[in-house]
Order: sequence, then structure tokens, then C-alpha cells
Amino acid sequence: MSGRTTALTPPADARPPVRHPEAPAPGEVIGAHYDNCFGCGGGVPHGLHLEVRAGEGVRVTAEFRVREAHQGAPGLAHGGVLATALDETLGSLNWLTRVIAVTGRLETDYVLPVPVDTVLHLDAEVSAVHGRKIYCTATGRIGGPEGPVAVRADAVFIEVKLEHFVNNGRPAEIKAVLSDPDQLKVVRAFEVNP
Ligand SMILES: CCCCCCCC(=O)SCCNC(=O)CCNC(=O)[C@H](O)C(C)(C)COP(=O)(O)OP(=O)(O)OC[C@H]1O[C@@H](n2cnc3c(N)ncnc32)[C@H](O)[C@@H]1OP(=O)(O)O
Repeated sequence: MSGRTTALTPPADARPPVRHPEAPAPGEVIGAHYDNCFGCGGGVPHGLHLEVRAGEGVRVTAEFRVREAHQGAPGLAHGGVLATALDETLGSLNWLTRVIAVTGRLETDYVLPVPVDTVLHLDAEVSAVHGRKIYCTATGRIGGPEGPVAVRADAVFIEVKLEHFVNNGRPAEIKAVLSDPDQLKVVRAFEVNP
């Protein structure tokens, strides 16, 4: 047995998440972390162009309009695209904790079909932290922020060092990011994490 657990339920000795003192204020838009990100980047024509806002505590909200390029069945959003929207919203919680973390496990429930042109109202929060593991949940509602839940997810994100990206990303993109002052500003926001 490896002993590694990928359970989505926090262990009994997990602690509550802590909002970083320099987290964006509630209501503030959290800009794209990378222009070429399929979830939030403005440079990806068929991307999700998710707009995320900081919420209270360790919580974010986001909106995603389903477009024709996001179809699975005729006129309906592809399930993988909806999982991406949930994943990206959950990833944005990094800005509230100022901890860099990547998706380790993401479990998605598809509750209602989501037609093209629908705006998905997303909401994500961290529920607990245990060592490098960040337990979080997200929902996507249709018809408004208080509308019925169409998709939901439970996830474990794992804290990583910046080297995770520098050592594993394709060198061309890493070099481009490291020579772009705007991108370096994004990176530095995480370097000051105590
Ligand atoms: C800048 C942010 C952008 C955000 C964009 C949106 C989010 C994303 O899509 S991120 C991209 C998708 N994710 C990835 O590419 C991650 C790929 N996976 C990896 O790189 C590695 O498996 C990684 C870093 C997650 C874990 O590897 P490693 O650092 O060696 O972890 P390891 O030491 O084995 O485990 C650390 C802890 O995490 C737990 N863990 C590891 N993997 C998982 C997993 N898949 N599920 C649940 N728990 C896990 C382990 O059980 C261990 O827990 P404990 O401390 O209690 O023993």
C-alpha cells in the first residue's frame, strides 16, 4: 500500500483556511493569472474568459457564458468544459490564500444540462487545509447567482513551489513569462507569502 490518500473529506485535524491580509478586497475582480490560460486568459479565442471576483473569507465568485465553441451535445455545454470552469474558479482561491496550489483531485457532479448562451454563476470556497492539501468546493448555478445548481465539485488542491511551473512548463512559455514584467508581478505576489 502506498499510504497516500486522495480522499476529498478533510481529516479530523485539518484547520480552517486563512485569508491572506493582502488578498483582494471582496468584490474586486481578480484578473487573469496568465493571458494564455484556457480558463481565464484573454488571449485564447475559444477559452472560457472567466471573470472571477474575490468574496468574503476564502471565497470567490465567477461568471462564465457558455459559447458555441464549448458544446458537447448539440446546444449544450461539454461536461469537460464545465469541469474546467469549476477547476479555474477553484484555482482562483489561490489569490485569497496567496498559496500556489494545483488541482490534485477534482470530483464533479453534473446536475442539470447547461445550454449554450447560459451564464454559469460560479462560487468556490476553501473548506479546510491540512499540510499542503487544500480542500475546496464549488458550485455553478444557472438563471442567476441564486438559481438552481447545475454543476458542483469537490476538490483537493496541493500546494506547490514556483519551481513546479518553472521546471515542468515548456521552456518557450516559461522564458516568455519570466521576461514579461506584468507576468513577473503576478509571480511576485506569491513570493511575499509568509
Ligand atoms: C497558478 C494556478 C493555476 C490554476 C489553474 C486551475 C487549476 C489547474 O488546472 S492546475 C493543473 C492541473 N493539475 C496538475 O497539473 C497537477 C499535476 N500533479 C502534480 O504535479 C503532482 O501530482 C502534485 C504536485 C499535485 C503532487 O505531487 P507531490 O508534490 O509529489 O505530492 P506528494 O508529496 O505525493 O503529496 C503531498 C500530499 O498531497 C496529497 N496528494 C497528492 N496528490 C493528490 C491527489 N491527486 N489527490 C489528493 N491528494 C493528493 C498526498 O496524499 C500528500 O498528502 P499528505 O501530506 O497527507 O501525505
